[in-house]
This record gives sequence, C-alpha cells and structure tokens, in this order.
Amino acid sequence: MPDLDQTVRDIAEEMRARPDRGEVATYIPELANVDPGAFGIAVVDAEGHVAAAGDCDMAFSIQSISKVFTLTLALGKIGDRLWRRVGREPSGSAFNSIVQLEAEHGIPRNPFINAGAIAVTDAILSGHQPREALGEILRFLQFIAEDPNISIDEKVAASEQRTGFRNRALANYMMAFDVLENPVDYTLGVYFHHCAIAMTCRQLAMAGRFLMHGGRNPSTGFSVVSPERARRINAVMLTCGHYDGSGEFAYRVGLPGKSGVGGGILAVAPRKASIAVWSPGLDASGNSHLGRIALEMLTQRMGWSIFG
Ligand SMILES: NC(=O)CC[C@H](N)C(=O)O
Repeated sequence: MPDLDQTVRDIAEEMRARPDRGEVATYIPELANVDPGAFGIAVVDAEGHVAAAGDCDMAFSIQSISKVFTLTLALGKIGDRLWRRVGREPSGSAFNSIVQLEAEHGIPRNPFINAGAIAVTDAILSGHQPREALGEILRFLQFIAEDPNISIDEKVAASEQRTGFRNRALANYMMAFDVLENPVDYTLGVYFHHCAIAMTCRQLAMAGRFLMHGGRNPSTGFSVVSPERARRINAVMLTCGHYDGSGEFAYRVGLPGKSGVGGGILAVAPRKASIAVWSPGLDASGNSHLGRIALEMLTQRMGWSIFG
C-alpha cells in the first residue's frame, strides 16, 4: 500500500496547483471573504496516526458538516423517535430546497438538507435555552476532537442570521405542520450558530474518528455511540451527505461523506481512516470542488472505497 503521509502531501501539492477551483459561496456574505486558493487535508488512520498537509491547521466554517454531529446528539437524546420528524431518503434536490416539504407534510427527506437539519436542531433544543443547546453541541465537538480550541465564528453566524431568509421560510413552513416544537427564532439561532463553528481539517478528522471505529473513540476507548448507530450515521452520510451530488460522490469517492458550503468535507473509510479536506470553491451542487477531487485521488491511491 502506498505511504499515507507521502500520498497526502502529493495530493495537497497537486490541488494547490490546479486552476479549476469552483466558486466560493456568497449567499452567506461572510463566507465570500475566504481565499479560494486555500487547500487543506488531514487523515487519521486506524492506529491514530495523523497525516496532514496544506492548510490543514487553518480554521474554516464547517457549515453543514455540523449536521453529522447534531444528528448524533439528537439520536442520543430521543433515539429512533427522531425518524418520525425527519426521513432518511436522499432528496435529489438542493440543500436549501423547499419543494418537497408541502407534498410530504412538512417532514424533511433527511437530516442533512437544511430543513432536516433544522428539525434535528429543534429536537436537541427540546425546551432548553438556545445557549444551553449550543454549549452542548460545542462541548460534544471539543470532546470527540479532544481539543478545547473549537469555537463559533460569531461573524459568520451574524452574517447568516441577517440573510437566512430561506431557512426562516423552511422553519416556518415546518412549524405550520407541527414538526417543530420550539420557537422558530430559538431553533434557527442554534442552527445558524452550529453551522458557524470553525474547525481545522486536523480537528475535524479527529472528531470523525468514532465513525470509523464502530462508534468508539480509539484513543480514549470511550464509546460515543453504539456500533449500529455509527453504521447508520455512515449510511445516511453516503446516501444524503452531498445533497443532489450524493450519487456522484459515492460513484467517484466511494465513502460516506458530509460536505458544507464552507468548502469542507468529512469522509469516513470504515476501519481505515477519518478524513477531512477543505477547499472553499464549490461545484454546482454546493459541494467542495477540489475537496471531492482530492478525496477521489486519496481513495483510489489507498484502495479505500467501501465498494471494494
Ligand atoms: N450546505 C450547507 O453547508 C448549508 C448550511 C448553511 N448554514 C445554510 O443553512 O444554508
């Protein structure tokens, strides 16, 4: 098998040189200020070794990648009852689409499109103050990444608060079907802030370790979730983690993965690695353009596709 450190360094070098970088998201104004030339990658293997290169220690806005962690927390809180409020089928439509909600009685297709993630955030909130729910999410990330230096980028959160009209529409629409239980402003406040959590590739790859190890944090031995739950979260990441680009991602990369409009992707090679990549330019589905290409190279060179 090729050397992981060398492979990761090679990929970072190739990505840095590429002229095709995609388009940085501008609908959240603060995200538009990010350098499209950035590229970072970090891989934690089954032995806990970290291979990292490029801008792997630069913090970026994790955006929808946070939805993997909120899903994990919500399942921990209310278990399979969560699936009464949100489905687990791919949507085949954009991350912020509203069209399916009317026909499907306000139940979002899956926990990774915006509507679904807002419903998941509402389940975490369950009567608590927004500050408490947000603290819980942040502490969970710090715990699984074993790093207290993970925080919310308040500028990004404020920028999305100001411009999040579509998300407000989605939340109000679900409220009309009684799918949400807390005041819309509370739920959206927590949602905007957890999307605005800033992390480096290294921190994110560390945070994803429990998903490659049957739900266990390999260095501490602590069980974060059961093996069955880890498998299921991976399954939803594979089928829904890249919105209407999920089929393409499975076809090209062959791993469960979750993208965010900040340009990050967290991918899981079960029993082999937890991987984070970051390149801010996006493709037409709102997924990192070079992030996906880098992951495709990595899985090909390391032979890590779950499809053999
Ligand atoms: N795909 C994403 O990362 C979207 C998350 C972003 N906070 C939004 O709600 O639009």
